[in-house]
Amino acid sequence: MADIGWGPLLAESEGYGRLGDKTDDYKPLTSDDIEKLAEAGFKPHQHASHGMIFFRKQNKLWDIYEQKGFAMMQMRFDGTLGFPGGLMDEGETPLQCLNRELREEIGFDPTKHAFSDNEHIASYLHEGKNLVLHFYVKEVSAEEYFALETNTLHAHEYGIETLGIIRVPLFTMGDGLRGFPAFLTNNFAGNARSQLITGLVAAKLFTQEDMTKAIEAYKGFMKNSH
Ligand SMILES: O=c1[nH]cnc2c1ncn2[C@H]1C[C@H](O)[C@@H](COP(=O)(O)OP(=O)(O)O)O1
Repeated sequence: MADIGWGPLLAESEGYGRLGDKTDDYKPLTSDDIEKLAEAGFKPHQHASHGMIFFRKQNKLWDIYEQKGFAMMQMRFDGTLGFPGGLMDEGETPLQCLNRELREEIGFDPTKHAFSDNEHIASYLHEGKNLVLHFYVKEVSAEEYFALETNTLHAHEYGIETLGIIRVPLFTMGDGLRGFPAFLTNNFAGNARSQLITGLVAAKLFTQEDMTKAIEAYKGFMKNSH
């Protein structure tokens, strides 16, 4: 079987991104913290970078529901949802890691539309796992978005680490639950659920108020289903 590169990392990474990870365990880092990490060559932590690609489009789905656009996530090899991205290699910066991982996982061409430092939204530390997660958000045009989606089928990791790209439903149906709030009830890798929420508000696809409503609907559903 071909060496797909992550074998040696597996033992080291054991315990990362498991189902049941608590989002609250990921503490946001300040820009000073990140600067200090960079000065120390990003040691002694393990790092990973993930990116949300989206396009903005206000329209009415089926002439009924206000749709805000599309955001890209993926079904991962481990059955959880996450953003394209992955673990940082020795000598890389978080941004270099992101652009490399996106090429491997979704066939993204960094010479055409690489992520930049301006698109960094937040970084989080999970102390127990000695893991720092860096998160970026990039707006593209509708044409670029659809071309990227088509490309994913030809990416190196398609069918291995990435089992398919999905569009996050950015609308809420009449019952206040189906659509985006119901999407939040899925299982997410690491802190991808809170990254999604943060990213959509940072991109101004959701107002704080709309997002609060969606989170309340999601939490209400989770409470009633137990
Ligand atoms: O989208 C994500 N957001 C936050 N954390 C994530 C996301 N996807 C995975 N993870 C976590 C899970 C692991 O703790 C690390 C690295 O995972 P992964 O992307 O699988 O790394 P490799 O592709 O194996 O390099 O991040």
